[in-house]
Amino acid sequence: MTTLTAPDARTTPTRRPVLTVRDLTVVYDVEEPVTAVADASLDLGRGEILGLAGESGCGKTTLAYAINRLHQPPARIASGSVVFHDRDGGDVDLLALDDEPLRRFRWSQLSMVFQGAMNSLNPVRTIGAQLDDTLRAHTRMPRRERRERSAEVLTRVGVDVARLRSYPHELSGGMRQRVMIAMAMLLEPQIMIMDEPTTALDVVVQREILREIVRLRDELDFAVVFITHDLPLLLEISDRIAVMLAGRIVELDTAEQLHRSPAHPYTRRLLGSFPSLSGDRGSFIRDGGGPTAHDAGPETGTDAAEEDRA
Ligand SMILES: Nc1ncnc2c1ncn2[C@@H]1O[C@H](COP(=O)(O)OP(=O)(O)OP(=O)(O)O)[C@@H](O)[C@H]1O
Repeated sequence: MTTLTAPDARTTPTRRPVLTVRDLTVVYDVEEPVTAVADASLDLGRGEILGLAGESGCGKTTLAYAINRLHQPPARIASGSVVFHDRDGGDVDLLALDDEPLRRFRWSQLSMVFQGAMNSLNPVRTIGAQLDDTLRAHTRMPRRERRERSAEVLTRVGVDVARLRSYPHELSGGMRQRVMIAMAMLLEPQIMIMDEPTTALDVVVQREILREIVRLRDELDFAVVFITHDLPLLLEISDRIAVMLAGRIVELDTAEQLHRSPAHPYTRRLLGSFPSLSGDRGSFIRDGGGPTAHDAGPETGTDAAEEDRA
């Protein structure tokens, strides 16, 4: 677990960043242009979980898409820069990448779990075939290695390898979402952007999956941008949190500091709108919620706990 207590840890990550976003502005070129993201700047530390909070329509999704250049017209990046800092030492200017290198970059270095992603699995192909498609498209792994890798990521997210032969409709919502997370992890990216990855799931399944994301991050050291309007949840899992209001990042601080003494009036309002935050900051996910913590672990050969309830 990362503890961020140094004063300078508030606005900058404690480790060398893996991603730097500077003054990013994204405009929807419609009749009355909408500036959905205005001058957004942030550094994402290697292995850090950065929460992105804010009410619906504040620009979270637009920012996430623009970082990965997945935005579509009428959205347009009007200004700013997005630079990826490879673990090998090189820097990649993402806004300058041509289509082919950009395609290779996505998934392999930066992957996304979209809002409602679990519904985007192909209904007529097995989970194994879909994992294999991604590996075939991005690597030269021989067939046996691809099969091993697919089995490995599935196990990591707590889904039984037997599910490689299942079709999406044979899986519970929680399992399908785990499969999407496995897909995002498949090529060992250095960054994963997760946009409301668990919102559609019931609270218990949601907590189990979140706990798993934190555990996987601890094990594999990828960085996460975690987007949700659910601030209590972010306080539990994030190292730092950026709060967005009307396209701007109005506050960026450690989760502890943001909870203890929020600087921006909007952050205070946001915190105040969740009665559950009047008590101590939750520790359910990081600490595993006490004696039942092991419940969420991916036990070899068994699906995660939720399958039993599905
Ligand atoms: N295609 C579009 N054309 C015009 N404006 C758009 C378009 N898509 C989004 N917007 C506007 O951009 C702003 C930011 O939207 P965005 O979806 O990024 O917010 P969000 O914080 O992710 O919201 P949510 O939590 O509901 O997904 C909003 O004002 C929205 O109305």
